Amino acid sequence: MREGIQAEKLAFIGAGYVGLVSGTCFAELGNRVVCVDRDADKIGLLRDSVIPIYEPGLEELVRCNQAAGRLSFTTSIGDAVREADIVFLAVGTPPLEGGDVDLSQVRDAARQIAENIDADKIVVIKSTVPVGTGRSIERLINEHSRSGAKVRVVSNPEFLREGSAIHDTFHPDRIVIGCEDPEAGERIRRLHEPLGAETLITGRESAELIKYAANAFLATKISFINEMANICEKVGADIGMVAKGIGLDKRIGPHFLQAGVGYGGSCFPKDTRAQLRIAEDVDYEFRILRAVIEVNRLQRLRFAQKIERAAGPVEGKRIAVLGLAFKPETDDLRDAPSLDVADWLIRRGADVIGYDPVAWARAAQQIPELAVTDSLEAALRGADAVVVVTQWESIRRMDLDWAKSLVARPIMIDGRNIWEPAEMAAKGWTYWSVGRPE
Ligand SMILES: NC(=O)c1ccc[n+]([C@@H]2O[C@H](COP(=O)([O-])OP(=O)(O)OC[C@H]3O[C@@H](n4cnc5c(N)ncnc54)[C@H](O)[C@@H]3O)[C@@H](O)[C@H]2O)c1
Ligand SMILES: O=c1ccn([C@@H]2O[C@H](COP(=O)(O)OP(=O)(O)O[C@H]3O[C@H](CO)[C@@H](O)[C@H](O)[C@H]3O)[C@@H](O)[C@H]2O)c(=O)[nH]1
Repeated sequence: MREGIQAEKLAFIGAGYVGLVSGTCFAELGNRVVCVDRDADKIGLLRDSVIPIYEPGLEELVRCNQAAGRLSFTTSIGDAVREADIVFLAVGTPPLEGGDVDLSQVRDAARQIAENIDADKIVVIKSTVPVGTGRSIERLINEHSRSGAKVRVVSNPEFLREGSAIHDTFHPDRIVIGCEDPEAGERIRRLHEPLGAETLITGRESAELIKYAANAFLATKISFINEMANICEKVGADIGMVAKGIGLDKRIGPHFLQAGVGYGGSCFPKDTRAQLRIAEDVDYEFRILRAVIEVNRLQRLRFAQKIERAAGPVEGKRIAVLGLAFKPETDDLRDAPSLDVADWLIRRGADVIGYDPVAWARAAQQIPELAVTDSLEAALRGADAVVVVTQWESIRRMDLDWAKSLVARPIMIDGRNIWEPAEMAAKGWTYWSVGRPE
């Protein structure tokens, strides 16, 4: 716990990847935090300090703050809202068919706040929501407030990454606070002060758009480098060198230039599509972003097709897909490239076995035809080709001679460019990667 700060009473509605991590970190900073979720199973686990998601370091932090009496869990939004002075909304905003944002969780939570507030409060929207949501949620709560108490709604978008969520929360690049009411904005700024991060205070609409703009820009970097990688394959260049060469230019920077199977996850795919809709709603055609999304779709397909170029027709062959979560250090499978790749292989008649140290069981629920394992050895044994989709540490550190002794044919198609082609050739592997000479 950090000393010398003004503690606040906080409620986090939605104890998922964002609400649970942020709530726990704010407890660690000395605040009194109650996390609410409508999922009673989740709350039951959390009360016993069992973490329903995989996020490194979270269990210890939850346990320690529960023991200190700063962090508690409930299914009762009423109790939580009445106890807190500041209520954070961290519920899901999943995509609807067509790309629009499903705001039903946000609206439900807002209605429940309206029914339960007994005094004026600040409501902070941490969920990623389309421009104008802060304004409309403030109106909704105030119009339906049963007691007549009022809320001021502040936008405070979240930028944490799964897998490094605690580090990102304690060391953010910036805090964005969008408010119409300076006093409410100042209170939220003070709450974040112990983090020592650069803080941008702006209008609510700008804050809401900053979140989408950040994700759209990062997705653009990935699709850009993937297109460069595709060109590299045709001209005999190496995308690793090209990325390094451009990344040394400070105006470009070295980050987010890792070519591969394309981006996945719960955020980039949905937020880029939502941003397209936000533009369409104001009659603006966001051409670059449309291309970014299309390039990402094709990158997955291109990678799947590469498997057949490397290994021949996959029908009847045993293919090991290594790494199923959308990125390492998470159990999250939302829009994971592995699912598309596995599905493509299965539809072409391959016998696919997926390996993931954490997400294996969840993957089996999503694709029942997919055999899964958390044993690298079981996945590799007898494989006609090995396909790397997610660069878990266990895969990166795999002994290539040991792996070669297990497979039926030493063919590797690496969607994350983990190894050097020369090293792989020397070890007797037929090695295909992304954006490097084949
Ligand atoms: N996952 C990330 O890395 C990340 C990062 C930044 C921003 N975001 C945004 O944060 C938001 C939350 O994302 P997430 O990944 O944590 O979602 P999630 O699905 O993991 O968690 C949402 C939780 O809210 C609960 N919930 C929904 N309605 C409720 C209600 N009325 N009362 C109580 N609980 C309710 C659900 O049961 C669920 O546990 C989304 O808008 C997302 O775009 C996510
Ligand atoms: O150079 C890169 C970097 C990432 N990726 C892929 O991009 C996706 C997203 O990765 P990452 O950004 O690390 O994970 P997320 O947890 O989805 O975090 C993103 O989405 C969150 C939700 O909005 C934001 O809060 C974060 O700032 C933003 O980085 C993954 O599939 C990665 O494999 C690449 O292909 N190449």
